[in-house]
Amino acid sequence: MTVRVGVIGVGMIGQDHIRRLTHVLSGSQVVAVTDVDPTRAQEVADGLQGARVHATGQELIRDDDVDAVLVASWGATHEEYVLAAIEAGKPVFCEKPLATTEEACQRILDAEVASGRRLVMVGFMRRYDASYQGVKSAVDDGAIGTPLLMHCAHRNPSVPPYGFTTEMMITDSAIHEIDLVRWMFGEEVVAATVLKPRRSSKGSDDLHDPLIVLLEMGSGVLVDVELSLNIGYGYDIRGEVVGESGTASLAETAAAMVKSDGRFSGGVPADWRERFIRAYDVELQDWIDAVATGGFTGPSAWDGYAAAVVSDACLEALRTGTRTVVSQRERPDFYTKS
Ligand SMILES: NC(=O)C1=CN([C@@H]2O[C@H](COP(=O)(O)OP(=O)(O)OC[C@H]3O[C@@H](n4cnc5c(N)ncnc54)[C@H](O)[C@@H]3O)[C@@H](O)[C@H]2O)C=CC1
Ligand SMILES: O=C1[C@@H](O)[C@H](O)[C@@H](O)[C@H](O)[C@H]1O
Repeated sequence: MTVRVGVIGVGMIGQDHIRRLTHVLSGSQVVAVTDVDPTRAQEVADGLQGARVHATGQELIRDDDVDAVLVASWGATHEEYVLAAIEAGKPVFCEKPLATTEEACQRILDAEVASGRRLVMVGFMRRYDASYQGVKSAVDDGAIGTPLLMHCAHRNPSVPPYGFTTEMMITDSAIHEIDLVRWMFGEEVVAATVLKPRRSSKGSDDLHDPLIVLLEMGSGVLVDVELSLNIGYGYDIRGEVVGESGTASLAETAAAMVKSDGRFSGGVPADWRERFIRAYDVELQDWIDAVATGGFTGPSAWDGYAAAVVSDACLEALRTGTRTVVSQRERPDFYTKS
C-alpha cells in the first residue's frame, strides 16, 4: 500500500520531510499540501507530481485522498490540526512540540483516548539517532554502571534575530533533551531549574542566551543542558552519561578527521537537517510502515504531553529563578504500550 500523505506547513522542515518522503523513503506519496503562505504552498506543490494545494489544514485533513497527515507548521498551531486528524480518524505525525502548553496536550490526550485508536506520533527524532541509541545501549546494558549524571549541550549556529524568544530556547530547543532524557533513562523528570549565565552579545538584545537547564530525574540522575543558540561555529549537539564505572558519549559526527601539519580537523554540521538527516529518515520510514499496516509506533501523544509538562516547569523556573517541581497527570493505560 502506498500511504498518501498530506503535509500542513511547508517551511524548512516541511519541505525537508517532503523531500525524504518523495525521494528517499519507500511506501508513501505526498498528495496534498497547505500553508498559511499560499504562494509557498503552490511552489512546493509545483515540484511534486499531482499534489494539490488546500486552502486550509482543516480542508486537507478532510480530503478523502489523504490517508495520513504530517503537521510541520508552527508549534502553536499543532493542536488544532492534531485534534482534527484524530476526529477524522487519520494517523498524524506531528513535528515537535506536540503543542505549546500542557492544557493543549491534555486536550489531545483526551481526544485520542476517546477515539480508541493510537493515531499520533510526535517528531522526537533524536530517539532514532544511531549515536544516541549507542549511548542508551551502554546505559541499558550496564556497561557504565548505574547512571549518575548526564551532560548535554544544544548549540545552534544562530537563531533569527527577531521572533525567537528566551522562552523558545526551552519550548523549541530544550524540548528535545527533555524527551531524550525520559527515553534514555526510562523515567520521568521530577524537577527543573534554569540558570542564566553571562549573556552572549551575539544574540538579540532580548534573548538570554546561553541558558543552563537542570533536570532532576526520579531516580536522582541529574542532567545539565547547555543551550547556546548563537554559537556561530556550527550545529553542535553533545551528550555524555556518567555512570558509576564509566561514561558513554555521543561520537563526533564528522565523516572524516583530517590530520595534517601537526593539527587535526573535521567538519561540524551546519544545522539540524545535516546532523540528524539519518534519524529523520528512519523516524519517518517507521511512521509510514506503521501507517501502512494499520499500527502505531514512535513517541506518542503521552510523550508529547510529558515533555510539555516539563517544558512548562522550565518556563516557570526561568520566570521565578527557583527549582520547580514537575507534576503530571496519571498515565492512561491506553499509552502503556509505547
Ligand atoms: N525535529 C526537529 O529537529 C525540528 C522540528 N521543527 C519543528 O517543525 C515545525 C516547523 O518549523 P520550521 O519548519 O523550522 O518553521 P518554518 O517557519 O520554516 O515553517 C513553518 C511553516 O508553517 C507555515 N504555517 C504557520 N502557521 C500555519 C498554519 N496555521 N497552517 C498552515 N501552515 C502554517 C508557515 O507559513 C511556514 O511555511 C515547528 O514545530 C518546529 O519546532 C523545526 C526544525 C527542526
Ligand atoms: O527542532 C529544532 C529547531 O526547531 C530548534 O530551533 C533547534 O534548536 C533544534 O536543534 C532543532 O532540532
